[in-house]
Amino acid sequence: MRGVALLGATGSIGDSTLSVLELHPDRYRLEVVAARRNVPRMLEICRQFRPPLAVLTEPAAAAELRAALGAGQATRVLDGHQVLEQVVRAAEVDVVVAGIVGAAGLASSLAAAQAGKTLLLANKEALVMAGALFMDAVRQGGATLIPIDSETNAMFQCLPGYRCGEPAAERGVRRLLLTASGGPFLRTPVADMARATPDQACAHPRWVMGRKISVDSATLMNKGLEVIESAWLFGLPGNAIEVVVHPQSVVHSLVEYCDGSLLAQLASPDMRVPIAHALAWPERQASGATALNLFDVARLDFEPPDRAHFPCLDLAYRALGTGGTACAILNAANEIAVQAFLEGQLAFGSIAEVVGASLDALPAVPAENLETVLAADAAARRIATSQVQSRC
Ligand SMILES: NC(=O)C1=CN([C@@H]2O[C@H](COP(=O)(O)OP(=O)(O)OC[C@H]3O[C@@H](n4cnc5c(N)ncnc54)[C@H](OP(=O)(O)O)[C@@H]3O)[C@@H](O)[C@H]2O)C=CC1
Ligand SMILES: CC(=O)[C@@H](O)[C@H](O)COP(=O)(O)O
Ligand SMILES: [Mn+2]
Repeated sequence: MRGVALLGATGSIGDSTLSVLELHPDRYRLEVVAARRNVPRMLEICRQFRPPLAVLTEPAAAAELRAALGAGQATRVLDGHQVLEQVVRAAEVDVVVAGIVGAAGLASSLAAAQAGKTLLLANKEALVMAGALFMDAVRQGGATLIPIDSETNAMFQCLPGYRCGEPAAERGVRRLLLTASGGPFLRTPVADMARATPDQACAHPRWVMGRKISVDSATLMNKGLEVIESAWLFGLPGNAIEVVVHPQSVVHSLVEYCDGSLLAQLASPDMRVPIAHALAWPERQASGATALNLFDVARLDFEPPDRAHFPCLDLAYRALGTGGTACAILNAANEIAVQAFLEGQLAFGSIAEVVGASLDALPAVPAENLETVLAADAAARRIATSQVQSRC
């Protein structure tokens, strides 16, 4: 039995993970569930799975959950953000599923890596912000890092025997082909896309996900973040990672080897597949997903991304090329711009402008330690906020 800490339990990754855990009660025990403030969903999870520990980082929400669970509860409820770093280190926890969205997930993901846990990483923003520090923590902590982002998990599956952090080139890898659905605006004229509403942007054609990542898919910033994520996971430069638009979203990515072989991973677009894979690795187990029917899929299309239509992609390549704190600046400015868009304060078409202006305004410095990264994150949030205000 492996003890699991599920961070971001009330979200989309949380739902998919719980669905896999339900299939295998003999293999996993849920030790910790954590989220920010969603009391009704956390209450359901605690009643169904009876984990020993639940964390809601917002104290008022935690108090509400404690009261709702009542006396004699199986689950102890903690609050505060720093407690996440402690609970992932607990001896009962073998596996940490990092499913918190955004920079809020960095400290707990890093703590799990430092503590040598098996870390199933969905929270790509953590790796984007602090890639070098993160991979150092994985190596020094002796952690097993397995990506559950569908594309990087696909690449990992196409690299048998590989451990994340090793240079993939030493395994004969020439390039990574990172697939992108193209999002809801793949064929939408730029002028219409610029005026898109949050609900239009969140209507992803293939995946049901949280609103922040859905907007990122619509701008293609999600793909940009995944370029940076792949670079750190597989030890490759940006020019060895090519984005390929594949609207069917059944080829989840490909690895090109030096002999000209391309290995791909295919599956229905269902996050239970990478999550079940990573939980069982190096074995296999049922995920609950329906196997892909190739006769239903019938055809697979691939095309290059239109970089003028989706400027966020080039901004991400630029930040990766600059290095240092540039990716932390990119990520923070994007989080501010997406939040402003979702709150109706920024036009969809201005998300890329805010990120670009923030990169222009803030010089990148070497990302020597966590304090430097967090300082860049904070400075980028201030600049991006004023960029949003200047467009209101
Ligand atoms: N959804 C998907 O299919 C995929 C997601 N990912 C990545 O996984 C991560 C999660 O995405 P997704 O599940 O879609 O997002 P959701 O918005 O559905 O869920 C976010 C989760 O994070 C929690 N959370 C948010 N802020 C905080 C905070 N400050 N402290 C603690 N918990 C917090 C939320 O808690 P609460 O509900 O209480 O606010 C919720 O449990 C993202 O990094 C995303 O890029 C990667 C690949 C696929
Ligand atoms: C499910 C998953 O991994 C998401 O990151 C997904 O990739 C979003 O799709 P696109 O960003 O390709 O539209
Ligand atoms: Mn993805």
